[in-house]
Amino acid sequence: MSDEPKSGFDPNPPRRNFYGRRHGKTLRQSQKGYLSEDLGELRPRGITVQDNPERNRIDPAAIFGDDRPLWLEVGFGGGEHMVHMAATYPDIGIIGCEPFINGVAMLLGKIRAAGVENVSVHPGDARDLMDVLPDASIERAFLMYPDPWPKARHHRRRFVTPEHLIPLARVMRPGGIFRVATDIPDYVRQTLEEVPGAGFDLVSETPVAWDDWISTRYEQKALREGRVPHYVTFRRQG
Ligand SMILES: C[S@@+](CC[C@H](N)C(=O)[O-])C[C@H]1O[C@@H](n2cnc3c(N)ncnc32)[C@H](O)[C@@H]1O
Repeated sequence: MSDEPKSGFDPNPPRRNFYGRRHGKTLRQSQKGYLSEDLGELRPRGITVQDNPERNRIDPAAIFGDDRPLWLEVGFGGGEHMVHMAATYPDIGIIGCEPFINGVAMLLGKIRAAGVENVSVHPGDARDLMDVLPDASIERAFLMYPDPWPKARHHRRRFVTPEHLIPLARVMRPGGIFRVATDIPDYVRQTLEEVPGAGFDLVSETPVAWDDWISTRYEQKALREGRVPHYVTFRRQG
């Protein structure tokens, strides 16, 4: 495993069964610039399969160069929540995963604009990142407006399934907090059914947002279309 970050964006990341989008509309020139210039610096070291084909566990302290608490955001979309959290809590480090490269480009622009330095990016599937994180290395995790997969036959693609939740429980520290926001009642149902089975206790499920919440692009869309947000908080057992 190399301990040097790779520069540039890998256009052909290794594939697991990922059903979402990896590319959207054409990137603007400035977004391409962020990807090639910024991503190598922001990516956690040694997390790609190219760098780490055996999926050896990485040293979390190497990500930000110290032993600060690490938070994880799965599917950060355009990155507004992640940059907001990084700016609100400058003493933590937050790692975001997002396979949708246009979202990664949006995030990099926001990081530049906000000047935050405590963000790291895995431009891919959360499962690949969790594979290489050591046990109990993450203090907080965020799943904000995950892909809803509304058809019943696609519910097994949702993030709140054992395929994702068991690795998440492994990498989370006992007592760590896992937040889920969604506007889909059936997603709330599945979250309340599945997450406790992976080793989390329910703390709260409410339509009232967390005190440090910033509304995301998907939440704004949901509100415009008349759907009601649900904010669900769990605590990792142990
Ligand atoms: C509905 S969007 C929400 C984006 C953002 N959190 C928001 O609230 O605006 C869900 C995002 O999760 C990402 N995603 C889906 N599966 C993922 C996975 N396995 N790992 C990381 N991100 C994932 C998708 O690419 C998509 O950008």
